[in-house]
Amino acid sequence: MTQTSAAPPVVDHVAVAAELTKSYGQGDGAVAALRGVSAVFPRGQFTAIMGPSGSGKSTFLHCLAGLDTATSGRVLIGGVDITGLSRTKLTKLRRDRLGFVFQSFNLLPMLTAEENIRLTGRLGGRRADREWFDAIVDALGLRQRLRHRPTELSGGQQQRVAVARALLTRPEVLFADEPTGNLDSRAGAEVLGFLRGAVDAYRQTVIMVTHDPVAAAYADRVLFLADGLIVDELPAPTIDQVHERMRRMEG
Ligand SMILES: Nc1ncnc2c1ncn2[C@@H]1O[C@H](COP(=O)(O)OP(=O)(O)OP(=O)(O)O)[C@@H](O)[C@H]1O
Repeated sequence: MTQTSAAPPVVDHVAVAAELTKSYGQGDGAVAALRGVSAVFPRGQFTAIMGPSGSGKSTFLHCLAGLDTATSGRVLIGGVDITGLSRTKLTKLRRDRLGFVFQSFNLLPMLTAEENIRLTGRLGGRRADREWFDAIVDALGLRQRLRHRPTELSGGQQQRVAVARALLTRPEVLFADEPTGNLDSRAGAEVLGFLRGAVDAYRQTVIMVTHDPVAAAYADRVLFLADGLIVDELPAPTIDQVHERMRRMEG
């Protein structure tokens, strides 16, 4: 029997934000950092979040990643509504299903690069698969650095260790908050090139906050926040297009 009507394509949204609001403080001093943000993040897509300083980028990322709680609205990660989860369940979900890379690397200084990379897997009680570890370490050019401690590594190498640590558990979403903010342009390009490669090769989903149009141009799309709202979206961004949108928003 031939099939006459094609099934509608299934769009797999690994993260969803619905009408998120976030206020800090109360009364006259309250700050509305998010004022009703909705967005969907398809699996295997690299999204950059940009906007002027104070527009709510970090707050949005932190609420999406379960690092901060929204005042109202919902966040779904892999179909799970994380806004209703207990603190313990949220911690477990973050550890098992999400990866994080921050501007400041956040490596433990007493541990070697290899111990830092394996840290999340070990804390989670599972043995990370050796082949995956080797693939990540080689792709990030860290093979010769595994026995070094963070102080013996350059900023770019430290961030690559942080990226390896974040990817070792094969997270459903890798969240990155200004991952190249402390790196020179060459080290930044290496980290961004690797993230791009992970999206292309493994369908890794990446959500990254950045100030840098060069970094944003590695993404599949850019979401622009202004004053706690998404005000624009740019698919297949080029550096010039991102510059232009930012100039318009800031000007
Ligand atoms: N813990 C907090 N307490 C009070 N206000 C906060 C807090 N965190 C953020 N804010 C405020 O919420 C708004 C959004 O901040 P957020 O850090 O999300 O913006 P951002 O776009 O990431 O800024 P930047 O680009 O400067 O890092 C700002 O007005 C900020 O001052």
